[in-house]
Amino acid sequence: MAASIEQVSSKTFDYVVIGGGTAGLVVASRLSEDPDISVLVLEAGPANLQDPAILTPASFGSHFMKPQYDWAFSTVAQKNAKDREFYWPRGKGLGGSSAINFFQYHLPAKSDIDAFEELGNAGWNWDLLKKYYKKSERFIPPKVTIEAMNYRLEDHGTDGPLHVGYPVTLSGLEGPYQEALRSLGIPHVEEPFSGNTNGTWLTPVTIHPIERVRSYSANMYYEPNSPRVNLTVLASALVTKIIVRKDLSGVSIATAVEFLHEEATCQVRVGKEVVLSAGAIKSPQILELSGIGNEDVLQRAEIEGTVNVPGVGNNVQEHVYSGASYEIRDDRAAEFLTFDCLRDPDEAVKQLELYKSGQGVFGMSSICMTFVPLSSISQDYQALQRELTQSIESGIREGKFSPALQKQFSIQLEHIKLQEPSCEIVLTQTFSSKPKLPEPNKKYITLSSLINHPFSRGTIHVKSSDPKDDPEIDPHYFEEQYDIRTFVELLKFNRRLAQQEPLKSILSGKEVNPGPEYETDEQIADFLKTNCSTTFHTIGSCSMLPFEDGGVVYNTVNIRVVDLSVLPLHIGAHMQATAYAIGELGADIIKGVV
Ligand SMILES: Cc1cc2nc3c(=O)[nH]c(=O)nc-3n(C[C@H](O)[C@H](O)[C@H](O)COP(=O)(O)OP(=O)(O)OC[C@H]3O[C@@H](n4cnc5c(N)ncnc54)[C@H](O)[C@@H]3O)c2cc1C
Repeated sequence: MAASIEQVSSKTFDYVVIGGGTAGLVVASRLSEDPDISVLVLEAGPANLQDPAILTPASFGSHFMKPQYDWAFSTVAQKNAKDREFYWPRGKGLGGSSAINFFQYHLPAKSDIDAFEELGNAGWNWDLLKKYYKKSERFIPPKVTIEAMNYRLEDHGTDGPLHVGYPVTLSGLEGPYQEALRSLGIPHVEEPFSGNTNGTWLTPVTIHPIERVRSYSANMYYEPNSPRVNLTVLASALVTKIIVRKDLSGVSIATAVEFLHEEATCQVRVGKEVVLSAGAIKSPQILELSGIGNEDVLQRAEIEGTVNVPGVGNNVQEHVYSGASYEIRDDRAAEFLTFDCLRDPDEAVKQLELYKSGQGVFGMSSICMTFVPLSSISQDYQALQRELTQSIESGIREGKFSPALQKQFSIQLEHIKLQEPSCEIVLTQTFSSKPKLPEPNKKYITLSSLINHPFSRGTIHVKSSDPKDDPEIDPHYFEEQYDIRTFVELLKFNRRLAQQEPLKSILSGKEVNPGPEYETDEQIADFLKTNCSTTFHTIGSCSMLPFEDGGVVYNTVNIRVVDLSVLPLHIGAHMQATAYAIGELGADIIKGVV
């Protein structure tokens, strides 16, 4: 039930979940299945339930910079990316980032998940996670399929809470895109949910295929369970710290959670456990505000340290992307649906009307995905990988990389050797790139390049002891040269793709961004550094690792982190399916089922 402050303040709950986002609402709904257990969710943002701005598909980016939906974080200046401070939108309010994400839903490669176990997390492998991916998913097969839209039902969950399906409208560009890729040697993937993602496929999305609205943690996990009297949700409650005391034997125990509600400082008492699900940016900050973290970081922020866990806020990994936009020929434009018409407000209103009967561009999504190893897209891959190995070896000699990081790099290098996919291409049926702008009444495609397994590692730490201050986010973009070199190769491949039939005959030949003036590798790298953006996929800031390797869930008895911050090594996928699976698995671990 949605609660008032009087029903929460100074009361005791068995489980206090911090953050009503993607994973947080999964945990809360699963724990509250037991009517004898009381669960409280504290969410900093508003409830935003039944909000058309969230429910309507094709709302990509429309929530950005609006404080009721978006934290609108900013990184520190990135010295290897033109000193830019990157804008990082992240979801705020019930549903968290699942309320504002771009709907794509799929699983990573098996090797990505098995790496968690290789890093010292016994049992955290593909077989285990796959069960939880399926537990959260309710896949609804499409009524009409096109050739490329294939799936094996046994690889999908069919009775989980989260509705997943293919969009009701296609753009007409899906087939030509895949054919062009095939002619460049990129295979079609039979079933990407099986652990093999190497190639191209059409991804399902989290849009309810029958009700045609966004399917996300707030309407699929929370709302159906909101009548439960043992599930309490308080919105607009900014958690400021977990109150921890040491018992006689020196063990730290969370006893209460402090939060701000309408500027008043309040507390709730913890009966059993605190579940920290504030996302990869805020979870480390909340630990540090609570005195749990690296002693030096805490001292700098003048926070009294209670639990020394040096790994908090380290090992941050993030995907980056950049788009190349191409104009569709005027005489072919009528054959394809693109989102470009939504730039005209009158046309957007018409399209919304059309969508009521399941037609028009609001029924489309960006579903053309491709995951490939560098070796599939670049002839220079061996030289680049040699340089990478040398760079890591010299970093080790210079003491730049801890033994823990060396373990991660050795897995990443092994994956490269095995040609596991680490580069991603997404076709978006609209103009979606920087810095040049589209022309009115034109249609475009954008081929985005995404780097999925970066070697650079960043940090997220408190700036001060003020919980209203955003943390200091430093992703260390492109600190390892290989990351930018791979990015350049991807963009060059996308240029070749745009020149490949049958795409070539659909396009006018005009590349708007980057444009022909960016020709050499150096110029392309310059373009990417100036124009790339976050792909919104942060992980690692509360890594699940052995303590000596920088793991964070140590030295307290009843605090768990359950969100994407726990992933110790990045995965080649968009993240929401994994956030749901982590929520499901986290709940079963707490229940003692796993
Ligand atoms: C714009 C955007 C587009 C994306 N597109 C896709 C996509 O198409 N496909 C895909 O798979 N993934 C996508 N993602 C990524 C994916 O949605 C997220 O990685 C995932 O949802 C994160 O889940 P989480 O539970 O870790 O965190 P979140 O869902 O972000 O939840 C964290 C919650 O904690 C709350 N919180 C934070 N601090 C506090 C505090 N102090 N007190 C109380 N509450 C607090 C937040 O408000 C939020 O509700 C996108 C993300 C964004 C932002």
